[in-house]
Amino acid sequence: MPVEEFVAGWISGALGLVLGHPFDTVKLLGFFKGMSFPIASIALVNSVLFGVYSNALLALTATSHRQRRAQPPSYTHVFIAGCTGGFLQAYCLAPFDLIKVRLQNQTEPRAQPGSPPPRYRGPVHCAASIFQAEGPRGLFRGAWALTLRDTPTLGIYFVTYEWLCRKSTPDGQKPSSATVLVAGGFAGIASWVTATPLDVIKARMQMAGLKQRAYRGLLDCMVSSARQEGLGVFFRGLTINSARAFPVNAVTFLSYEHLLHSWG
Ligand SMILES: CN(C)C(=N)NCCC[C@H](N)C(=O)O
Repeated sequence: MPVEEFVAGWISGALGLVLGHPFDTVKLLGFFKGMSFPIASIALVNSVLFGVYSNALLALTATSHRQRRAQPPSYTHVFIAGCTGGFLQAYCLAPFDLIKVRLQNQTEPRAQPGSPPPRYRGPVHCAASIFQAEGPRGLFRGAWALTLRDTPTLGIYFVTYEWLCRKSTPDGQKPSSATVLVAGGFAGIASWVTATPLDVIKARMQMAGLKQRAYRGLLDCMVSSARQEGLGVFFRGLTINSARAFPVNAVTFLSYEHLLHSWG
């Protein structure tokens, strides 16, 4: 199994997250001041996504990434490979994402001096507390919603990227850096626009363990959220997700393509 796509995915994920860091810091109320937790999680997950995607395409079309410009895979194959990458990345992402959501939802950073200390002191303390209170399965709370979010939307991600690259590049040629940047940016936006409704539900299910709020399942969470707050609830965070998605994914794809190209 070729591993260079995993390595390129790791490096490009790390570069993307450096750009996304200011957005994440705003979203996370300053809890991700350090870079070690995001690098360990997002870059690793990006490595799984791009590595699995490329190897799934190799299995489906018998073409390596070097041959794919001359023999482009069908969009159906791109979609299936993207969904496979999305499915597997969701499982790797689940514990990290749970920790992120739990830290993000702590209200303590806004608290006044003299108020009680935050429930979680940081990512490691958060993971250990969830493990103690809810057992190992607790770390995978919301994993199903994450899988449902990431499987089709990562298919859409790679199809959008390929489609935009092919539309703006003569047949058989390598897309220019500008094309890769724009296609990568719009691929990120397309994936986040479609992912946002399930992103909202996933976060609610992940918080359920903490807030003692029991949902009977994904559907129950969707229905009761929509009943109580209206359909607009499914689009919370859409603007910041999209604003973050463009630069992060433009740089992710550009560095990924450049690394693979420079390694031959
Ligand atoms: C859940 N969705 C929509 C995605 N994972 N989309 C792919 C973008 C990945 C990139 N690291 C980012 O954080 O934007």
